[in-house]
Amino acid sequence: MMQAPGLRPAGPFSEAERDAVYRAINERRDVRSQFQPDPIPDEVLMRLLRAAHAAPSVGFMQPWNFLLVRDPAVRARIRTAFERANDEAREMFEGGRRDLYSQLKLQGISEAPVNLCITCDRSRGGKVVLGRTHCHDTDLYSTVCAVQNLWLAARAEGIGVGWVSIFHDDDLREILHLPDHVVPVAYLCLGTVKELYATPELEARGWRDRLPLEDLILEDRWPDPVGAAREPAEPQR
Ligand SMILES: Cc1cc2c(cc1C)N(C[C@H](O)[C@H](O)[C@H](O)COP(=O)(O)O)c1[nH]c(=O)[nH]c(=O)c1N2
Repeated sequence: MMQAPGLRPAGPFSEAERDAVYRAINERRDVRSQFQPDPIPDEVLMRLLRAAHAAPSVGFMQPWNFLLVRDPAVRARIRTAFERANDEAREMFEGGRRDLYSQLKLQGISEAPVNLCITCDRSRGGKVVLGRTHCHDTDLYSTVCAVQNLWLAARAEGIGVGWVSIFHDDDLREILHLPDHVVPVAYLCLGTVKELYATPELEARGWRDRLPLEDLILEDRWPDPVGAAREPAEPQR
């Protein structure tokens, strides 16, 4: 059969290709402390950024920028901003949770050879963007898709990625000189890794377990709380 112009065949991948995709998904980990000091070769970094840039985006808005943070002085300020927020975060937990929190390493800002802030420019594409007309935050969701693409590609490249979000938004904005219309969506630490946790580190360290998938699958509508009978809808007056 003739292929329509612009289309290409879209059958399933070969078994080996499929396995590789699921392997990247299942073995991807958030990395805080296993970074090797060696630099990431430019061509590898470019492949990761291309993977991010291939992400879906609302109205094809492509609202992301990739801000590479190389200046040690800027990194030092980012690290200080993390410490400030992390001291506050620790106090939000109580008792044994606070003790466990204190033992967790939650960033690799100084050790990772590459720091990358993926931002969302909320003005890109103009005032009215296809698909964003009623759900304004879809530009942010799009940017998160770019982050996830990069994270998966990084696993395939043997590069670890750690997402650090324990910051005051204003601190990041000030340090990175972000204008008001640009949101710092993800601050990422990247570097070569030789080992990764087999399960999420937070699970391995007893912070939280993975939920059973079966408990998360719903049908048709959100279930009523146990024992609560649904009131018949009041007629509108
Ligand atoms: C939006 C967002 C923000 C953060 C994270 C993730 C995401 C998606 N994660 C990583 C998070 O803890 C991790 O993904 C989960 O624990 C699951 O582990 P794996 O990613 O499967 O290794 C994360 N980890 C960390 O040590 N410090 C942090 O500030 C954050 N922030």
